[in-house]
Amino acid sequence: MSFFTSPQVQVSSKAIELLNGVLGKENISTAESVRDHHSRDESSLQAFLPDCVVFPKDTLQVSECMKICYAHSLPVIPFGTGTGLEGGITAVKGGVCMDLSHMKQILSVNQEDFDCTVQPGVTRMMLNSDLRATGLWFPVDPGADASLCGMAATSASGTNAVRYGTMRENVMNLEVVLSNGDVLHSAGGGRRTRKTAAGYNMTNLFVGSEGTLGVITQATLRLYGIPEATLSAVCQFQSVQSAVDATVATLQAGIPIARIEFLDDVQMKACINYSNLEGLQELSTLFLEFHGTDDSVKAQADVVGEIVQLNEGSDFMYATEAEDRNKLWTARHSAFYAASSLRPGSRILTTDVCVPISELPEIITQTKNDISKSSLLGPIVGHVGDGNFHTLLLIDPEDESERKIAKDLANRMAQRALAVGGTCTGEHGIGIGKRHLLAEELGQVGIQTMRSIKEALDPKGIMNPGKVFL
Ligand SMILES: Cc1cc2c(cc1C)N(C[C@H](O)[C@H](O)[C@H](O)COP(=O)(O)OP(=O)(O)OC[C@H]1O[C@@H](n3cnc4c(N)ncnc43)[C@H](O)[C@@H]1O)c1[nH]c(=O)[nH]c(=O)c1N2
Ligand SMILES: O=C(O)C(=O)Cc1ccccc1
Ligand SMILES: [Mn+2]
Repeated sequence: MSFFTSPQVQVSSKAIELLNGVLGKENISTAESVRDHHSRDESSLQAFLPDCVVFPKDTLQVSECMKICYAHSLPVIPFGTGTGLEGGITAVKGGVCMDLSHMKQILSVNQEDFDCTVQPGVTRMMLNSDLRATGLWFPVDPGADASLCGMAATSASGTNAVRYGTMRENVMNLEVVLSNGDVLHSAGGGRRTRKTAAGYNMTNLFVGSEGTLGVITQATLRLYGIPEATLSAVCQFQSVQSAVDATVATLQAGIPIARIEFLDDVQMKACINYSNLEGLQELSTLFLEFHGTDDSVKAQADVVGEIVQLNEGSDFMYATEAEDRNKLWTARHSAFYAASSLRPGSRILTTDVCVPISELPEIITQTKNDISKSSLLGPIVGHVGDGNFHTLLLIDPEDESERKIAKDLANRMAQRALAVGGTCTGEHGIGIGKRHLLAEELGQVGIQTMRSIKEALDPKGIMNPGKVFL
């Protein structure tokens, strides 16, 4: 893929020397290969090179680096694991990419209180493997093995959000280094309560801030007990509408379902081939999971099984063994790569709308029809329990007309979602590609209020410039 060099080289040799003094020469790089690696995330959005990449080892070093960048008005782009899908880490104005992967300590796990505190280099899989012996787990699961602080920064979710919530519900406190180097504890130092009424919700101000308000250097997170029993199942439908109707009926019946994921026929074709899913057909499909006791998971599955029958779905195919469950959910987490493989070498455009649950059957059906009428391949996959779904539009990189068709399709999806009380992004964030939609979604007063917050916390505009705001 091509990259642009930064519009102007902003980091002077004087600033590099000062950063060297804080970090040591081995923890700062201007090598093109390192800058290149930090210029793009997993999307196909345009890549821009930062001028240098720094690897701080603790909060003090982050703070000292920020003081230098603040004094020299240098752009700073926080970097977690680079798995974002909206171009959040690309250095549109050059500057300093701050890679936090060297800060990878799990600072505390409070088993009795079901919480933990992690540094920004800790990924969700690192945390969960460390927690295994405790019987606890952290449920928020974007398909990629993202950093937990990056997940806080994008307000990530995944397949378990319908039962356990998104990052918004699961972050209790954040340590944030502000643009001038000050260190903020969003809920106060050391606080880790399940609720608080102490002033503004500063924690959630930083959840979804995409590196534009400060560098998250610690996150205190809620944990859950690993369920006593887990039951996974798959069922298939003749139409998109019936699969999504069954989902809505399940939620309206109040079943505490842990996962309910939709894949359309095109996405199923991709997953069957990519992940060797035997015994499944290229049809609209739900992947389901129930958490509870042996009795309760069976009782939940019985009720949902009846709902599926009423909507003309197939019998459940159960994945009872841990190995089969892993295969199923690994296939789901690989849906992005499976979809991308349908047309090797293509450019991709992903969408992420989210609507009130009752609006979901109609909007997914309209989306499917819209894609079918176009010349493009566009599998659909969704966290339907949250009213959230994605399409991945596959575009010939050489064909400008295909790019326009994809952009128009994505725009119509967003407009349909906004018209029924939905949002242009349920979990991937705004980044660089959805800034115009954010302006439309929030309206003038909304954007102006956000801008006031940005100016108060980042008066020099050095935190991840060119993101979120137009
Ligand atoms: C295959 C696959 C599947 C999925 C996804 C990706 C891929 C490749 N994602 C998207 C992605 O995993 C998600 O956005 C993560 O939260 C990104 O975390 P990173 O650590 O990689 O952030 P990354 O380094 O990509 O940065 C993303 C943004 O956060 C900022 N940031 C990162 N770390 C920060 C810090 N410590 N402080 C301040 N700002 C910081 C960056 O500046 C940038 O704006 C996803 N997402 C999702 O919500 N649900 C899903 O189902 C999936 N599924
Ligand atoms: O798998 C998911 O849920 C994702 O968020 C990644 C993604 C994005 C767009 C299409 C397919 C998968
Ligand atoms: Mn998703």
